Amino acid sequence: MDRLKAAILIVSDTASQDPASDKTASALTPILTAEGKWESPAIKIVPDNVFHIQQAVCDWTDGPNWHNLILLSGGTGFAVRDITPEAVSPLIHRHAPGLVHGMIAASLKVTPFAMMSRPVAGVRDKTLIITLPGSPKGAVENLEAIVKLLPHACLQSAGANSRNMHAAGVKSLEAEAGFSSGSSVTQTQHNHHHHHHHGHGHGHVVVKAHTTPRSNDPAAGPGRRYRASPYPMLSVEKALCEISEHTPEPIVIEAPVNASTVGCVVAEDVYAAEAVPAYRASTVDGYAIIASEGANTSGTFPVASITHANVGGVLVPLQPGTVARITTGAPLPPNANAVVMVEDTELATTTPDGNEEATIQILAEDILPGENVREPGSDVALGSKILSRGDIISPIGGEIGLLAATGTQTVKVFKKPTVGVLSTGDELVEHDDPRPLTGGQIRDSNRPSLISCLQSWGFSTVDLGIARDTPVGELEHALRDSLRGVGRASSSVDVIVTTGGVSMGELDLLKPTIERSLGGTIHFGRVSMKPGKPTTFATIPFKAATSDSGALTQQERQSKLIFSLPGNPASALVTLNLFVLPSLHKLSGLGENSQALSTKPWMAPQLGLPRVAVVLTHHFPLDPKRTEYHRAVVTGSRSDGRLYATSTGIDGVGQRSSRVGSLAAANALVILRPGRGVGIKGEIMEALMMGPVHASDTRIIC
Ligand SMILES: Nc1nc2c(c(=O)[nH]1)N[C@H]1C(S)=C(S)[C@@H](COP(=O)(O)OP(=O)(O)OC[C@H]3O[C@@H](n4cnc5c(N)ncnc54)[C@H](O)[C@@H]3O)O[C@H]1N2
Ligand code: MOO
Ligand SMILES: [Mg+2]
Repeated sequence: MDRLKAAILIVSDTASQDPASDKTASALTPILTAEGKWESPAIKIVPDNVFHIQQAVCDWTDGPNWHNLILLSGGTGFAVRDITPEAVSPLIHRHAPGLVHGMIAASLKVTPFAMMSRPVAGVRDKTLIITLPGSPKGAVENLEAIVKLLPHACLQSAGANSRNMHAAGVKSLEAEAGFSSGSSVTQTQHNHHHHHHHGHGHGHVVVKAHTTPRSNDPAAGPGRRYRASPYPMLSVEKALCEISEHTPEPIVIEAPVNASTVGCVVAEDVYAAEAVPAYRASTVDGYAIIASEGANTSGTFPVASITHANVGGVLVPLQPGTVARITTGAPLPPNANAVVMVEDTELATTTPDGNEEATIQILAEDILPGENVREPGSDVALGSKILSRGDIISPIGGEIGLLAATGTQTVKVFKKPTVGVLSTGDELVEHDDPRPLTGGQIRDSNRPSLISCLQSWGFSTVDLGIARDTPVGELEHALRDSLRGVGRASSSVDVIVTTGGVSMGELDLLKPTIERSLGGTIHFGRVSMKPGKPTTFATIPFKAATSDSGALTQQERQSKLIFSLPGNPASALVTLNLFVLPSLHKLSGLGENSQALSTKPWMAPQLGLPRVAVVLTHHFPLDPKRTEYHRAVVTGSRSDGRLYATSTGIDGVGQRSSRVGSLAAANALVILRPGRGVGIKGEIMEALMMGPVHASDTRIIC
C-alpha cells in the first residue's frame, strides 16, 4: 500500500516569527510515522490568523496537492487569540465528533484541563482535518489517542470501499487502538497550556464564535432549499444601524501634504508650525517709511535702500528722514512701520545717469503706523489651530493651502478604505468582450458602473473580476483571495462589494459562502426596500487580537466588510449609494466630530448622501409594502428657490430594477414611503442627492 500523506500546521504567532521555538511538529512526527503508514509529514507554521490558517488548510485539501490528513496544533483554547476552531469549522464538510470525543476522553484521564480545549475534527473533500492542543505534550497525548484509527478514517474519506476495509481490518484496528487491552495513554501530570504566550487583556475581541448559518446548504440541492427566506426583513433604518454598528473605527495614518491627501478627513487638530507671514511684510508696492501717530507724512525723502520680496540676507535699518523702496510681500526694514503706495508719490530727483530714484515726494499726509503692513503671524499666528479633527481636506484647496503655507510636512488623517468590486454569475461576460452574446449571456455592467461610482467618491478600487457560480468553490476562493490581497486582488481591500447571487435561486451562493465557508456573520440578508430587497451585509473576522498585542496593526485587527448587493443593475447602484457609501464615509472618519453620531449614528449629516426636500412635478406611484428609492432628476428653480423632482420613468418598465437606464441622468433618489395610490403632484417628499442639482431657468410647476 502507498503510504498516506499527512501535513502538520502549527498555529502560533510566536512560532511564525521564530520557527525554532516550535517543539510540537517534531514531537508529533515520530508518532505518526512510527508504523510506516505515513510519509514524513509536510510542516508549515502560520500566525493565529483566520485567513492564514484557512489558506494553509485549503492548500492541502483543494487541488492536486491534497493530503490525507491535516493536523493543526495551537489556538484551540479559551484565550482571546485562540481562533483555530473558528477558522477550521467553516472549512469542514462533514464533522467527526467521534474523534473529538475520543481525544477529550483520553486527555480527561490525565487532567481536567482537557475540558479547556475546543478541538474540531472532520472531513473536507477527501482530507481528514484534526485540531490538537498547542503544547507538545497535549498534542502528543491527543494524537496518541486516535493515531491508530487515522489510516482507516483517511482511506474511507478518500473514497476507499468501506465494507472491504472493515472485513479486512476492523478486528486488528480495534486491537491496535487498544480498545481490548486498555488505554495506551500514560497517566502523567499534564498541562494543556500553549507553548506560546497569550496576553489576557480585556481588549476588543474581533473574532466571534462561528454563528449558525441560516443560509441554504448548497450541497443539499434545490430539493431541500428554503422556500421562504430565513433572513428577517429589516427596515432601511435598521439596516443602516447594523452597518454603523459593524463598521470598524477609522484608522489614523500620517500623510504628506499634497494632492493625495485631498478628500481625507483630518484625524487630529493641526496647529501652525510657522507664522504667516513670518516677518513684517508690505501689502503694496511703494516706499517703507517711519510713520508716527498724528504726524504729517508728506514731504521729499531720499530713497535709502531697496527691499524686494524673496531677498535673503540682513535688512539695513531705515534711518529717520529716509524711505526704502519696497515690493508687495517684501519684508520691511527694521524701524520702518508703514508703506506708502507708489501711486501716492512722485519722483523728485534721479541719480546722475537718470536710472535710479534719488529722492521721491510723498503726497499722502496721513499715513498711519501699520498702514499697508502685514504683521508677523497676522494671517496665521504661530501655534494657532489651523484645522480641526473631522475637517475634510477639500479639493477646493483651502486646507492644503493652509497646511502648505505653515510649513506642515505631514498631517494625521483617517485612511480612506480600499474597495474591491466582484461580479458573480455564470451568465456574465466582460462588457468589452467583442464577441456577440450567445444564449443567456449578459454583459457585466455592474462592475464598471460600481467602480466608476466608487472612484467618483474618491475611494481606491480593486477590480476583482467575475466569479463564476460553477465550479463549486470559485466564489469562495475569489473572496478569500480578495480578503488576503492575493490572486485576482492586486492589493488587500477593506471592503468587498459583490453583485448578484443573493436572492432565492439555487445558484445564489453568496450567503452560504459567507456563512459556511468563510465563517462570516450575516448581519442582514433582506431589506424592505425597492429596489434592493435581497441586499446583504456581512463581516468576516480578519484577525483575533487583544488590545495588548502590540504586534498587530489596527488594520489587522479590523473585520472586513462584505456588501453583497443584488445583481439587478439598478438595484446594485441604488444600494451602493444607500448602504455602502455611509459605511465608507464612517471608515474615512467623516462625522467623527459630530455630536449627533453617538446617539443617532446615521443622523450625522456627513454620512451618506445629502437629504433634501423636493416638490414632485407629477404623480409618483407608491409600492404598497416597500419603501421605494425612485430614480429622479432634481432641478433647482431660479425663481422660487425650491427643488423639483421628475421621475426617470414611471411606466411599468421605468423603475424596473433590471433597468440601469433608470439611473442615467438621475441625480436623486426620491424616498417614497409605502402606501396606496400615488405621491401627488406638488407634494413635498424627501430625496437623497447622488449628484449636483441641475439648474433650471424655467419654473416647472405653475
Ligand atoms: N423567488 C424570488 N426570486 C427573486 C427575489 C425573491 O425575493 N424571491 N428577489 C428578486 C429581487 S428583488 C432581486 S433584486 C433579484 C436579486 O437577484 P440576485 O442578487 O440573486 O442576482 P442574480 O440572480 O445573480 O441576478 C439577477 C439579475 O441581474 C443580472 N446581473 C447579475 N450580475 C450582473 C452584472 N454584473 N451586470 C449586469 N447584470 C447582472 C443577472 O443576469 C440577472 O438578470 O432577485 C429577484 N428574484
Ligand atoms: O429588490 Mo429587487 O432589487 O427590486 O429587484
Ligand atoms: Mg438570483
